[in-house]
Amino acid sequence: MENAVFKIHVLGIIIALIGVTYSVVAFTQLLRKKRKKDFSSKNFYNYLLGFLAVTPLFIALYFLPIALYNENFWSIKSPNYEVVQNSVIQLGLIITVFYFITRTTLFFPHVNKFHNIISSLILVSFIPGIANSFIVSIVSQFVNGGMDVRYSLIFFALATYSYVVTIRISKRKTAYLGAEMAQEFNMMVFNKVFKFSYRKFENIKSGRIYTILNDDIGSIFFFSQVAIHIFTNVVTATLVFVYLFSLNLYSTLTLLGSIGFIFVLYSFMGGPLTRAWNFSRTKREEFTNLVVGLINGFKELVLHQVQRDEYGKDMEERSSTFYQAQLKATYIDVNKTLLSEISFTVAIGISCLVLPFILHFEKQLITTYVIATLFLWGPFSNIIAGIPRIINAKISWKRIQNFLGEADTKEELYLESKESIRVSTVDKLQIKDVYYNYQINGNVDDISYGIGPINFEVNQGDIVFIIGGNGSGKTTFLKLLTGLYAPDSGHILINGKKTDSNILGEYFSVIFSDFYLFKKIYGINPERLSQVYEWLDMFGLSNKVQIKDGAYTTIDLSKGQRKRLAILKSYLEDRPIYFFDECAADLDPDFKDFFYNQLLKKMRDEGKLLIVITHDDKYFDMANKVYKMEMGTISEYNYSGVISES
Ligand SMILES: Nc1ncnc2c1ncn2[C@@H]1O[C@H](COP(=O)(O)OP(=O)(O)OP(=O)(O)O)[C@@H](O)[C@H]1O
Repeated sequence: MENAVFKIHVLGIIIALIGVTYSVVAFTQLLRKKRKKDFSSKNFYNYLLGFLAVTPLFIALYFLPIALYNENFWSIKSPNYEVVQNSVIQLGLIITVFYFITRTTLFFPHVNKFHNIISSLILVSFIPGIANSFIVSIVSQFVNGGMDVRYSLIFFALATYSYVVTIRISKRKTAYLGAEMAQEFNMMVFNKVFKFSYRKFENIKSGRIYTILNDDIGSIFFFSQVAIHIFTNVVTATLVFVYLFSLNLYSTLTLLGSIGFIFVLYSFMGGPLTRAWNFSRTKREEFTNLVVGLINGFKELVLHQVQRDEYGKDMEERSSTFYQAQLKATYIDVNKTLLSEISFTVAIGISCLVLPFILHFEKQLITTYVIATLFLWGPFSNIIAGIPRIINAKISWKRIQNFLGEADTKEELYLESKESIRVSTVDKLQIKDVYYNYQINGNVDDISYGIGPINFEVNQGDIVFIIGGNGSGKTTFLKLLTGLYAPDSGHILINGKKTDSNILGEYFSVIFSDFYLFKKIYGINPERLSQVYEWLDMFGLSNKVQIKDGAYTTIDLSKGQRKRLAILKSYLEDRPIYFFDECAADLDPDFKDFFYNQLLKKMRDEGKLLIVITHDDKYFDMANKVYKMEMGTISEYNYSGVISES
């Protein structure tokens, strides 16, 4: 009985210490305003409901001494019994206080939602492990005739109930945590991508972004689902070991040593596995790049058998390389699992058969030992099965962090402007001595192409046309002017003030030659929305497209119709400077005429600055100036044939 009292006291002290530490930490956080108050009825409900999860513990505390000592345990008045009775009551009180104190933090949630979920998850997740190990000891006690069948059944039912209730809570919490984390990562990736400089974005293969969003974030979400399983099993295994130690020191040490040995072997094999999975993820990126090509270039590919065959061959090759890499990783994983299974069987054999034989254990002890170690098999193989998931999640985590960290240098960030800029008028746009070079791999010696020096000026109410041959630098100029590229040297001035590239875009409404039409209409001036139907009519689209809930009813239109919609959208954006890149190219003659003779003139009269890349020499007359780009330089172009250098 003394031994039991000692164990109860140790348990009580451990629970009290955890409770006190938790309370002190929580109270300090409250003082530091890291926790807020939330006395909502939902919290009161959860507060009381949670008690259902610990109720079996009190019932077990009541019945356990009855089962172990005497049917009349609680009514026996003897000093020996009273000391145990008091210890059990004290333990019950400690558990009650522990529960109420730790649960009270429900009304003072941490400002960081992850903190709340993780801390409550850790507390709850201990219970399934405890319940599991309790089941082991009940079964072995019963098998050895140490416990009455009635009490064995009561404890079995209580432990199973606790297990089911708490594992359900843990799994729901973990699922919630996984979903929140995946959502958080998604947003982090999107936010970082939006901060990339356009140049950086151009250099990132789309396959990489897809793989990060689908595979890596997916694998973190998936890992969170198995994490709880691993944690519960670690708790179960630890408690079963404590139980085994109480049975026999040497045998348990042998078992523990063998498991330690397996983990050392495992960690040696972890390196090749990590490399194999990393490699397979890179191959997956390459394959995804081809899938992106298939989606974007489908019409080109599908046209000719030879193209389909060649592309199909490439896809087959990449797909096969990816799955071969995946297979290699799986083979290493199979070896690892096999190794652990064999080692575990051998370890069980040694500690359950060989050592008891040498040390002459009693048969009863061997039976208990075998039951307990066999029970360990489940948690152990669950932990082993979970390790690859941990490695996978670790790789994904690193890849996501690498991706997020990549844009962390000041030059590469597409900085967010502090306030949303909506300038209605710009008097003058100037470009002074601007140079820009495309650099391959960031190596200045590898300059592939550069433009500059560029000197250029547009005033309010001007219409400026830019012409130039293929590859002369018109689009590069457009990207510099609108801030997509930052100049290597020189300045861009708005109303005479030097303006940073990262906010230049706010002044512009641009239609790129390879524009993308979004179905939802983003970022338009709400004041102009009232005119939209009138404009749809004017653009000859009112019988095709409507606007519903801030989106076009359809964008499945002809190229010219989509271009018209893009022009309309750009007009509705109502920015002070407009840049149209070969915008009229797909328009029919009537609408082209409307575009140049009515729309551009109307915008000019509204005080806009208009820059148009065009080859429609028929309309050159209406421009205040025509510029020509040649070999990366720009000069005013006299379309009667005379060129004056800028
Ligand atoms: N992303 C890029 N990376 C490296 N070099 C580029 C890149 N884009 C363009 N260039 C280089 O810049 C030159 C000018 O290209 P740009 O797209 O500005 O020409 P453009 O006048 O718009 O031609 P086009 O009328 O054919 O569209 C090209 O010849 C090419 O060598």
